Amino acid sequence: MRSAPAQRKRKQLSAADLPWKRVKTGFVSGAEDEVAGGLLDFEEVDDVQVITELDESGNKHFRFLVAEAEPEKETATPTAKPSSIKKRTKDTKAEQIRHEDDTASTSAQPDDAEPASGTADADQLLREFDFAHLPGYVPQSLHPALAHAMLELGFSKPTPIQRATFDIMLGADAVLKDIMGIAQTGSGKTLAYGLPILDQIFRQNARWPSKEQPRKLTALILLPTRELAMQVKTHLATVITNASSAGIDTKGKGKGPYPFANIVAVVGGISVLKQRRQLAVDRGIDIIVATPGRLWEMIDDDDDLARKIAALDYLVLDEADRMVQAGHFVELDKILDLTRRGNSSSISHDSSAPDVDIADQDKPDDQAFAEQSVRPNGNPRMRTMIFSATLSKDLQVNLSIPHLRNLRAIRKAGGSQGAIDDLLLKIDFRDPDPALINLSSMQGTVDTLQECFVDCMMTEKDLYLYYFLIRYPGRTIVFLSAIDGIRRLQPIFKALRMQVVPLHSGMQQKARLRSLEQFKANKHAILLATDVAARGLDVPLVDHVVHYQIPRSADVYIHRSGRTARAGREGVSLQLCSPDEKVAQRALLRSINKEKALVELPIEHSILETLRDRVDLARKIDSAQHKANKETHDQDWLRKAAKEMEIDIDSEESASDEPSDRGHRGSRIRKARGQAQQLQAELDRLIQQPLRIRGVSAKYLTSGSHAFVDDLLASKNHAAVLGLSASTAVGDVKARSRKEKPPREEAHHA
Ligand SMILES: Nc1ncnc2c1ncn2[C@@H]1O[C@H](COP(=O)(O)OP(=O)(O)OP(=O)(O)O)[C@@H](O)[C@H]1O
Repeated sequence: MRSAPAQRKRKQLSAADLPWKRVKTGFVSGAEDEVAGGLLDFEEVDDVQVITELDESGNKHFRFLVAEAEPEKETATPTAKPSSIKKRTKDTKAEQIRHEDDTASTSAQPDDAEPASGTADADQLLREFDFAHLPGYVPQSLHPALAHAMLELGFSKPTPIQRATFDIMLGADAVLKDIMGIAQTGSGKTLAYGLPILDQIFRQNARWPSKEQPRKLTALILLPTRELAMQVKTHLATVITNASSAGIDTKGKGKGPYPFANIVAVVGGISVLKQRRQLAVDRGIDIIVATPGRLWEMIDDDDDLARKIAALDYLVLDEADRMVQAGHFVELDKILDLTRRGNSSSISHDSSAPDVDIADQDKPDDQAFAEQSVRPNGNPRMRTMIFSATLSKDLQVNLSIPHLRNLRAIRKAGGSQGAIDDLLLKIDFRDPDPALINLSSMQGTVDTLQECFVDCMMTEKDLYLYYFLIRYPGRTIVFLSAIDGIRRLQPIFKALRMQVVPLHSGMQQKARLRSLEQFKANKHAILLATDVAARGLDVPLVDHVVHYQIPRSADVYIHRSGRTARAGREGVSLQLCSPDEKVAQRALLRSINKEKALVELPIEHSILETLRDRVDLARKIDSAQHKANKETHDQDWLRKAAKEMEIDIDSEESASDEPSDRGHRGSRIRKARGQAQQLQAELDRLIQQPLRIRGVSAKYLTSGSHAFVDDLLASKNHAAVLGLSASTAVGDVKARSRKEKPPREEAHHA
């Protein structure tokens, strides 16, 4: 039991004035030490009474009471909670916490952390958690430590997909249900499946994991890309950290006495050895978040891991449709095989199991599959959850068991199905009637997204992209269909002094994570990305998404556009459309019922020529640099080849590359570099000249017809373009939309 601290006189201080002490974090699970880059620090403070008060409008206010030196005999206020509070020194807002990267790890505690004692007090406090703070949750349905975490993160209401999932999966009445959830991008699907899993882990484990009481692998969450897997791991880790630090800290080590969960990401790009170590920790792992390729690599020569996967309680396929497309199917298939039930003899008749007839719905077929399986002996009580923003119609329709039977019959008869059908057949739903939660709109994208386009020639896309980025500064993702496009655009926009960072599958994992960090850290950053970033990436406050090419399918368009306008915020999606893409664009818009919904982005044409000069110069710089790089590369190649062949290229005998040639090459390199530098200086001069719209003179601010002086005085002027007001892309597209499509009444009156 935790001994009650002697009562001492306390004084009230603001949160900022508390005696915070820096905490050294030790990472043990996941790949956080590879990706943290020292971006986060923790501070903690001891022996502070936190008094929570509600004002008349129901808002919470906190008072912090710190002990003074002299002990006193006064009794404590009954509502006060002595606690250890953690804060982040560089990211204080809950908003930022919820979007934080892997540095917010489950394992911010030392590996050898002892379970804290004093759980009686702690349980008492948690039992008293007031669910009035969490409207939308069924009281007591969520483990109180998780309820506390939701409050800490500012997620006081579940989103619609969360509420629908929780209704089925959380609480005393929860039944064994398999779920397929479809909801718009940014609608909180991660916690929709994540909280029920954490709830079970927290309830089944009263203490911190230890060697003596290692954890059972409860859940496997599969995702199509490394970034997504890391992001989901981080998201859940943030919840775990907040939950397990709820309440009392008895030893000042920053750990609470509440249950804890170990979560590990298993993804490519991180050393296999290291991941093996992480998975082999004595205290066990509760959740694995993985991409199928790497996970299978690990399972393939680790029977123990294979057995754990077979015994899972939860299997989650996030972005399942994408996983099938992304060529992960072979590995996914093998992993799913492990989770399938064997024949009926392996099904346990656990009397505590929910009363659902899970066995033998399709016994003959199951047995047929069992014969093909690697080691089919899956947990008969496993629940499967499939989530996406865009599940194909086929997948939705075919989920019911009769349809699955039908599919199997077709398959037996030698009929061929698509990859999604194959995936469905491979999933051994324990539930005869999986729940379908479909909250997707007919149009796929969210209401807070403003969609627009620019019609331009293929060769003008750089110019219009530059225009958009100058006109509407903000965090922007530009999607390109191929890596080559990114490699071409990046140096051009760098020369234009824009803050561009690349993200594509041709990059090393560390470089990918670094790019994401840079993008997150800078509110004017521009991410040039392929579709590796299209799905699920939850970067806070992305203002705009630009489709440099028209996406090839509605799914791609919806997922790419869904990187902005997340969690109820507004955002803009812009399509750059060349004449030969018009047909594809029409087909795309037809498929999402938006043929007439997109408006043209308003353009201030009078600055285009100046911008064109800049873009042309940037292209010239790029080609001069390219030339210099090529010559350097040729020279290096020659040296390397000569070295390998043990030829001295500087000796007289080496006639293959005459000294005069070498001299010429050197001077060509110097010339090209000099030219690039000269052009860059010229471009820098151009960039420094203010942009002005037609009719505005820099000398005579009051000239012209624009009332921009008023704007200037009211600080409403655009920061880089004289004569333009600092409107947002969202505002301008909305205004254009209102103009083009007046509401019915107004149109009628007109
Ligand atoms: N109950 C909630 N209240 C407020 N914000 C929430 C809530 N639940 C989750 N969020 C936040 O909403 C954002 C989007 O969540 P998430 O990434 O889970 O969306 P998603 O539906 O999986 O999106 P996508 O389909 O694009 O992958 C995250 O930043 C998350 O922290």
